[in-house]
Amino acid sequence: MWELTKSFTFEAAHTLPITTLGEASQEIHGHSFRAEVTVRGATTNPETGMVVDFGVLTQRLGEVQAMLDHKFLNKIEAIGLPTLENLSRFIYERVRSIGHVTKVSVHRDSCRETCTYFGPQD
Ligand SMILES: Nc1nc2c(c(=O)[nH]1)N=C([C@H](O)[C@H](O)COP(=O)(O)OP(=O)(O)OP(=O)(O)O)CN2
Ligand SMILES: [Zn+2]
Repeated sequence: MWELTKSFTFEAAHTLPITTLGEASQEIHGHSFRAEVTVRGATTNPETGMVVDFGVLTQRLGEVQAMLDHKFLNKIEAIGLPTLENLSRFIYERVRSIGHVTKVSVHRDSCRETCTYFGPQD
């Protein structure tokens, strides 16, 4: 069994109307985010020796990064309210076809906050 992980970063703005942190979160402001996508495999392709080519991850994660980088997250309807929970699910749904994606983590390092999505409950 193997797990491969690839990450990307993005800078984005948001506003969160409902938080206990007060007015600062309600104003439009920006964060640096770091997302990690993990893919699991029990076998490798005998021709390539790979579970999944990191080139495939690079391509798909680049597409998702372009959707998020330098964007106002509240304007992206598919995210919903731009919490770490909704961001990690948004990314998961856009990378899941790569293979057996076991988790997507989104880190907001300046706040020392991380949220990990493991996919929908069965
Ligand atoms: N369950 C969750 N709770 C909260 C989330 C979340 O995504 N999921 N998010 C927030 C805030 O957005 C988050 O804590 C950041 O706070 P914010 O005021 O935006 O940023 P800071 O000023 O603290 O951070 P700097 O990057 O240092 O400016 C709250 N709860
Ligand atoms: Zn914020």
